[in-house]
Amino acid sequence: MSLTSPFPPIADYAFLSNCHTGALVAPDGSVDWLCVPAFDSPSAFGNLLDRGAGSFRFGPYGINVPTQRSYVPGTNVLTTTWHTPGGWLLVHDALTMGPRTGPDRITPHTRPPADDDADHMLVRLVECLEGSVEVELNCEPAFDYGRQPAGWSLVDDDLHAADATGAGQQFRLSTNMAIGLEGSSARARHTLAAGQKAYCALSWAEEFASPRDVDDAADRIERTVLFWRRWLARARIPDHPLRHPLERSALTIKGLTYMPTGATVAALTTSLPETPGGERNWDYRYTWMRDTTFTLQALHFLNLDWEADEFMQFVADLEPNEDGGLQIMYGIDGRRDLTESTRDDLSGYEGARPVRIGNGAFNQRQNDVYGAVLDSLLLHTRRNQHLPRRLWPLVKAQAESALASWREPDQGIWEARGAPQHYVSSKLMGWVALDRAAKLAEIRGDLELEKSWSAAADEIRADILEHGVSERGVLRQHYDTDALDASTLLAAIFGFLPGDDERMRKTVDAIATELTEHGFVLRYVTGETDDGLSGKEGTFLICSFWLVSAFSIVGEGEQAADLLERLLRIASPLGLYAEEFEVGRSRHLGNFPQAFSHLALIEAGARIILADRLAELSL
Ligand SMILES: OC[C@H]1O[C@H](O[C@H]2O[C@H](CO)[C@@H](O)[C@H](O)[C@H]2O)[C@H](O)[C@@H](O)[C@@H]1O
Repeated sequence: MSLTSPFPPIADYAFLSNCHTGALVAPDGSVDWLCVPAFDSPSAFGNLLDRGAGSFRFGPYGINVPTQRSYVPGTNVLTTTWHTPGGWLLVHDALTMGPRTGPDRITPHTRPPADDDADHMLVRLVECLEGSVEVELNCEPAFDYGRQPAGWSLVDDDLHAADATGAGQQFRLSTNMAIGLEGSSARARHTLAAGQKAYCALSWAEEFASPRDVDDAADRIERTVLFWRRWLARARIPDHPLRHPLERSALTIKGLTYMPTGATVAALTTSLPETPGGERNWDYRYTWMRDTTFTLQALHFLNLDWEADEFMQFVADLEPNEDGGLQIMYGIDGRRDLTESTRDDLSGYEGARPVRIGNGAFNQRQNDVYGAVLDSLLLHTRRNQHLPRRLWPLVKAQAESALASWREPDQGIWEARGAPQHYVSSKLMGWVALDRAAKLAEIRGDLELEKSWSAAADEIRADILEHGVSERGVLRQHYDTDALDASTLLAAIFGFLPGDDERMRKTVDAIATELTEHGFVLRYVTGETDDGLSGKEGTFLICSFWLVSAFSIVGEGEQAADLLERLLRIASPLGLYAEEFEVGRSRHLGNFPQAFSHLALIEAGARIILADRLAELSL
C-alpha cells in the first residue's frame, strides 16, 4: 500500500475463484472484492471501489504485511505466510469446490458434468506454525455495492455462527472462534499456540452447509486443491521455462469461466481505472464473443479443448438480434440487456469515477465478432475431427452476418465510443469469418457454400489490401487514416498475411518502433485517435503479447523472446495481469485479472515454445 493511498496497488491482489464468482484478497488479508452468487452480482465486499463498501479480514492482529504469498501449486488456492513478533502463521484462502448438488449445467448435451461444483463458500483456515499468534477476524459486508450495511444476528444464540442480511442477500459466517457482533461487522480474536488451527467460513449457498469443525474446513480446502489440480492435469504443457506462467494463465482464465454456461467474463472486476483517477472505467463482468473465443483458442494451445463445448452450445442457444446477428457481448447467463449505469455514491478506486455497472458497448456494432466465433469453431472442429450437426446453423448464421456487415463501418475491436470507421482489424476478422466458414463448409461437404464463402473472403482480402495499407506499405488503423493500431497485428496471428510478406513485416516493425513505450505496446495513440474519451491510457498488455506472437511469425525470434521475458518480469507477485501497464510508474492499470492479457500470454508462450522445439530439431 502506498503512503498516500489507502487502496493497495491493483497488482497486489490475489485472485480466488469457484467458477461462479471470484474474490480479490489484499496483501493484508482483507477480501476487498466479492460479488455473490455470480461474477456479475452486486458486490458484498466492495472495498476495492470505495473504502467503506465492505471487507473481510482474517489474519494476525496488528500486522498488515505478510512475509510471503503464493498459490498452492497448480491451484487458485492462496497461501499467506505471516511472521509476527510472537510466531509464524500460515493462512489458506479458497472459494471452495464441493460435490455437485444442483441441477445439471445449462447445456447438458456436452461432456459429462464435472464431479465438483462451487460450494458457494469462502473458507479461510489459519495455522500457527511456531510460537503463539493472536488472530483477528473482521467481517463487514456491505450489500448492493456498499449501499446496504449488513444486519447481523447470531444463529441459535451460538457464538460460532452468525447470519448477515441485507438487500435480499444472506451470508452465514461460521467459525471455531467466538464471534462478537458490533454494528455491521462480526469480529473475533483468538490466540493460537504452535500446532493450533482456526477457521472461518462464509457461505451464501441456498442451504448453508458450513464446515462442522476445523478438520472439515481443511478437507474442503484440500478438495478444492484437488479440483484445480485435476483440471490442470488435463492440459498438455511442455516441460519448458514457460510452464509456470502458462499454468498460472490457464488457471486464471479457467477461474474467469462461469461453470453453468461455459461463458467467460473479460475480467473479475468493474471500474478499475485504465487512466489513474480518470473516466476510463468499465464493467468487465460480462461475456464478449471476442474475449471468450480468443480464450478458447488459447486453451486449444494447451489441449484443453473440451472447454469449448459448453461455450459453443451457449453461443448456439443465444437469442440473436433482429437482423439474425449476434450481440458483441452478453451476460454470463446469456441475457442481452447490459444497460450501463453509474454508481455515484462510490468513490472509485483511488478516486477514479464513474464506477460503471453494465456496459454500454453491448449494443455496439463490432464486425470482428463473427470472425472470432468462426475461427474458434473451425479450430474446435479440426481438433475433434467433427462438426456437430447442431452447430451448423451457427456457422451459417455467423457467415451470413459477416457477409452482410463487412462493408459497413463499425466501432472496432476497441469499442471506440466515437464515430464508426472502416477499421482494418474489423475487416480482417471479416476475412477470417468467411475463410473459416468456407473451410467448415468443405468439411461438411457443402461445396457450393464453400465456393461462395471463399469468393467472399477473396473479395474482403482485396478490399483490405487496396484501402487498408498506407503508402509506406503498413496496415493502417482504418481506411481514412495512416494512424497505427496494434490490432492490425491480428493479420499475422490469424494468417491474413504470411510472416514473410513485406507489408506484414513493415507493420510489425512500425508498431514495435512507433507504437511502444519502452517496448510495451499501446493499442493506439490516444489523442491522435479519437476514442470519445479523455485521459491517456497505459500500454495494453494483450497488444504487447500479440507483438511477441507477431515477432515470432515474421521470424524475429530474438525480439519475441526478449519482449516475452520483459512481460513476464512485470507480472504481479502472484503471476497475474491486469489489462494495462503504466510504464512510467511500473504499475498495472484496469480491470484485474484480465482474460485478454492471460490468453495472449498463452498464445505467445506457445509460439515461443514451438520455435524453441523447432530450433532444437534443426540443430
Ligand atoms: O476503450 C473503450 C472500451 O473499453 C472496454 O473495452 C475493452 O474491453 C473489452 C473487454 O475485454 C474488449 O473486448 C475490448 O476490445 C476493449 O476495448 C469497454 O468494455 C468498452 O465499453 C469501452 O467502450
